[in-house]
Amino acid sequence: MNRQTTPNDMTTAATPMGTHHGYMPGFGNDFETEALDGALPQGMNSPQKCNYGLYGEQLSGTAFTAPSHQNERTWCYRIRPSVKHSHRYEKITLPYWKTAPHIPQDVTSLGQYRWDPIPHSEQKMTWLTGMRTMTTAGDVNTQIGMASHIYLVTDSMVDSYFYSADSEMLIVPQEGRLRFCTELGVINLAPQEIAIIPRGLVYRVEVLEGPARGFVCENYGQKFELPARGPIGANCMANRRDFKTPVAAFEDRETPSTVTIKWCGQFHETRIGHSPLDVVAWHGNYCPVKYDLTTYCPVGAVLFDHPDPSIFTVLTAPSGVEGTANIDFVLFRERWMVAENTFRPPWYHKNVMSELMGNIYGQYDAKPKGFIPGGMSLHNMMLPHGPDKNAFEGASNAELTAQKLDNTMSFMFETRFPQHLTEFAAKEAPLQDDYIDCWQSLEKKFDGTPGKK
Ligand SMILES: O=C(O)Cc1cc(O)ccc1O
Ligand SMILES: [Fe+2]
Repeated sequence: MNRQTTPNDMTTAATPMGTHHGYMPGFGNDFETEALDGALPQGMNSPQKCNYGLYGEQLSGTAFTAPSHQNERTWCYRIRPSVKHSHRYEKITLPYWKTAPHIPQDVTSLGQYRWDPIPHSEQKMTWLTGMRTMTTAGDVNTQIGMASHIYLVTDSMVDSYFYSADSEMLIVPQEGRLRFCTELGVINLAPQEIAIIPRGLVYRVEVLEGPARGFVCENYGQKFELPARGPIGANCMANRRDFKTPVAAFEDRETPSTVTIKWCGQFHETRIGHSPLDVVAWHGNYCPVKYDLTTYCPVGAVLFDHPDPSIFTVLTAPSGVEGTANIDFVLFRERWMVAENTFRPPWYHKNVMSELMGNIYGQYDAKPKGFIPGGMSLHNMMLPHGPDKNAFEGASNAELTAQKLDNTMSFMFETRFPQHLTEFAAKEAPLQDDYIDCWQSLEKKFDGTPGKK
């Protein structure tokens, strides 16, 4: 039997999960959703027999005993329990997807680096084969750190599913449109949006418009959460209601398929006789989510000076050391610059945290040239960086009227752990050999006299 059901009973030949889907607003809510009336038990989690002959199964995203404000789990009511797959796990290789600790010999990670966008090739690539790790940090075995990747995807996964036991995945599309068909529902994702797929959640990625390219932050550590706003109060920055979690959608398909698992940096495959996306109803707070970056409300300096970039934090993943993130996801988007008597672009600096940046579209104020959409840069632990010569001269001499920074969206994955380049990042990706030259022509202006130069 191949029944295809979506929340509103719309079906389509294009994809078993249909094209019409809904989302529920909120971040970290306790959601409940059912694709068939009455599929969700009320008032309890484990009835002796579930309606429709469904199996109850819990997905725990935090320790059972995690403090209640951090405790995340979801109850799934599914056609078959996840454990019903037909084969042992068999190790496979995905040579371009690397996991920390991964410090290749003869690759140096010391230097300011910048890459042009990684071009699409003739090769057909899926979400799994098209993942290209650029940097890794920390250690997956102790559940700290992260990896940054570029994905290049041309083809949908067909009868093929994936989950990562290692990480939650923060996905930042730059080109093309993807559909994430997950156990808990369907997320359509386009540039200017991001999605988070939690650790352990099974999904398949389809290409809606290709080729698709984007950035991924693979978080081995504690989950991303919204940063505390402190004196900013209850509003602005990322607001909870702008996050969207899909409603339940399931497939009842009996087709030979594979499930690939990422586990401690290894990839394993098992065979399964049906679609594992068979959750008819669920409730809980451990779930995938998407967010429209254009709803991010930036707060900044309204009189003078340039605040630390943490002012633009969208999401933060704690490391256990207070105020010192495993990962901050920071967004530099359109905004007004109004600071008086101020050098307005980012200042020159060295940082104990390691900064990996990507350009989603437009021009970044510290680097008017060379850091282009789809491109990346890495300013690793304590390596000096800042505005290039053009940005410095422009901003030092600009008339300081209110100025709209338009057509700009870049982001930063900032981690407390040093980031190590992969061989791919160092040798295959289009690294700009002349990047550091952008600072070489900053000349000495000092001549011992106090006047402003
Ligand atoms: O290096 C960068 O471009 C990112 C950055 C931006 C900013 O406004 C302040 C500090 C900082 O590291
Ligand atoms: Fe920086």
